[in-house]
Amino acid sequence: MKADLPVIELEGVAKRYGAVQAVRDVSFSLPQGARVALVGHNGAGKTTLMKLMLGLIRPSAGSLRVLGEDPAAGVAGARQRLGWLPENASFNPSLTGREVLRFFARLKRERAAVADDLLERVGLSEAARRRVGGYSKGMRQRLGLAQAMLGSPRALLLDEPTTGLDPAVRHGLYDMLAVLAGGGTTVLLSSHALAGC
Ligand SMILES: Nc1ncnc2c1ncn2[C@@H]1O[C@H](COP(=O)(O)OP(=O)(O)OP(=O)(O)O)[C@@H](O)[C@H]1O
Repeated sequence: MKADLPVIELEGVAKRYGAVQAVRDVSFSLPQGARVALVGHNGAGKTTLMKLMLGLIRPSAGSLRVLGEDPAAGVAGARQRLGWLPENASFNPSLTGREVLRFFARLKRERAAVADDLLERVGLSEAARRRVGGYSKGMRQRLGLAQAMLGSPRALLLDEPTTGLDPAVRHGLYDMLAVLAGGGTTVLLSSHALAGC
């Protein structure tokens, strides 16, 4: 695979749900290590764009490439090289952060030790044995980020990861994303407002 291949590439992408035109004529290209925000009002089409990139839905027009492949082409395709934090991700509140992340690690065929390393990277080591039901919003978002980072994805798609976070926690998250992008991970996040980025 060529090193300069864009990680994510969209060309004239549109998506229609029946009568609703959710996305129209979107084109962009994200190289390795890019850190980009999709900013738009409620219903602007941010989540739709992420689902298209993940291959969960197909475009009505245009084309998408993730590392040169059609993300909707198959389960073993490009989707496995993306990490996704869905909007309003929620976890079983009766499990500890460690149990949650180890569960997702098994789904991604990662070792438990990888999950424990990620908990440390997102600053949740000390809280790892506490139940998620007692986590703050910022702690849950960091757990979600760790879940998205399992499997060493080439790109992270984070759907409104900063909603409900106070400025200090938000900036802590940005610092973490800057480090990841510096290491070559492409980071795409969505937000309602520029102030949220
Ligand atoms: N499965 C669906 N069926 C029908 N319409 C849909 C579906 N998913 C999204 N839409 C519509 O597509 C448009 C874009 O929705 P989308 O969720 O992508 O926007 P968004 O920018 O992520 O919004 P928000 O900021 O509120 O999360 C909206 O008008 C929405 O109602």
